[in-house]
Amino acid sequence: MSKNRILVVDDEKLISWSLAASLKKDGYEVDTAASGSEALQKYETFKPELVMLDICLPDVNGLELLKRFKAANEDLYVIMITAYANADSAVQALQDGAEDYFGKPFNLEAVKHVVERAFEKRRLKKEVDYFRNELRRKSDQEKMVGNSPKMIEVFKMIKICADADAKTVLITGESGTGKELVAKAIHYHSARADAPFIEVNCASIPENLLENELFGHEKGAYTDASRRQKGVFELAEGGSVFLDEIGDMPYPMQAKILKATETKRFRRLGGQEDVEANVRIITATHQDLPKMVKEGKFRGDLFFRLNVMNICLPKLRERKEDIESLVQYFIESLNEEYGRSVTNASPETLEYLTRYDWPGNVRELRNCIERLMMLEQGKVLTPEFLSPEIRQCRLPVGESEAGGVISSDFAGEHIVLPSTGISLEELEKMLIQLALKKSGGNQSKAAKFLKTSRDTLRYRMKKFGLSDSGKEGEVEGTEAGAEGGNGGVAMASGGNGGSALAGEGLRWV
Ligand SMILES: Nc1ncnc2c1ncn2[C@@H]1O[C@H](COP(=O)(O)OP(=O)(O)OP(=O)(O)O)[C@@H](O)[C@H]1O
Repeated sequence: MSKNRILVVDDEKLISWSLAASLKKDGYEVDTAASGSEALQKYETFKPELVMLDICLPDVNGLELLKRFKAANEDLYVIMITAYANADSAVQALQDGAEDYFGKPFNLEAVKHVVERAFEKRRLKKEVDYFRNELRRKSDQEKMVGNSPKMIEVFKMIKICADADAKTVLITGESGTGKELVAKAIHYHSARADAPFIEVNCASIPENLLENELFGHEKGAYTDASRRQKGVFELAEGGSVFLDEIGDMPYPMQAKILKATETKRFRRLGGQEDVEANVRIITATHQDLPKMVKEGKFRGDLFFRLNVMNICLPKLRERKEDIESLVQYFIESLNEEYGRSVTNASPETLEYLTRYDWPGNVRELRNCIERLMMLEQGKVLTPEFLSPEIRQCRLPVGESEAGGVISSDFAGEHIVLPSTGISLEELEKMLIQLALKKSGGNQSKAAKFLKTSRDTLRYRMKKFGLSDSGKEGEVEGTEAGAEGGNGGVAMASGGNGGSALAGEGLRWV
């Protein structure tokens, strides 16, 4: 835990020494300066949160220095040290933004209270700022776009969780599918909307700090805990705590989260008594929690507790009908952000975008539109600046972009023939693989599709070194995107798009 930093500025060595020693004892990090110029230099390097500033310095008036500090950082707290004869200056200092003052000679105990009060005020200000930002965020909440049946199901579940005031909700789905958006939607559409929504990313907080972040601590809980501090479970009182990446929650902490969800109580670090937790706990992960439970990496009891209400977000490639409205939504919101006036994406661009499979889901689509808007000078987004992976995904019958010849549809897949030519054997092998893929590995169906017998198919599979099961993943040397061993035949499954393809070769797109 980092300590609060205080810079003591006084040319009387004994005073700065005794103040520094006493403050260090109270758990602060302290540095000293004996002149105005040294104070300015230490301000840059030491970056104090509070400055104790003598009014009478050898090279500059403390009041002047106060103005410079406040001009540089209006959030900096300054406590003036004055001689009793200098009461007018103290009043002036308060008017110029000093937080407080004390006179010489001083009582160290009284100084300690002045400093504690200043830091407490600072902490409260932070809390107020936090809530203010939260309100602002709430008012310009992002919209969730989607008309596909899968998204309509998601919207229904959001409403059910919000209306029923579900106490735990688990949101699952690949990265970039909108899990955070769903968590906010549940909160802001529920009766808890006026209370805080606080997000904690379990993967980004070091294990030893997570408990403190979530549950806070009591004064003296550890060496630097100079006062009681609330954690997010207390700060979110009446609202929602969103634990993102819950799959990365350290195993020992999982037991404490389980207790908080079951008993609605938790204990601050170093605390003797439980504190009541009136919060909804929304969790999200892109990981396979049931698998993690089986592997002993995630507590089964916690999983079942969190999974009472589960919202599973569909991959964007499973709801391509939403792409057009998402594109239009991003164009409009990015127009506002960048002061642009793009009207739409051209039909050709939309066709590319719809064919691509978006492994990074909606986040990747948003980034793609942002990139196009940066590069495109006109009012319509053309395919010119699309990335090569996306451009590979829409190949009209005729010439391919790499100069290869493209056949027409084969069972819903396009086949790209290399411009350098292709042997009949390679073509035959590829058609067998494609038929097996289409039939889900069922050899009888694949044989029927190829209008041949099952025995002939099996004979040819053997000849081409294809495995007996015929399942795509087991087919020798035909991993999606891999170069085939014979004659540079490159293939990618139509299912996950041609994004893995590189170079020219025979391929499906
Ligand atoms: N249905 C949607 N409508 C509009 N924007 C969306 C939608 N879904 C996701 N987004 C946008 O996509 C981006 C990623 O969304 P979000 O952060 O919610 O995804 P996530 O699933 O939480 O990702 P991660 O698992 O990586 O944290 C955000 O910019 C979000 O606004």
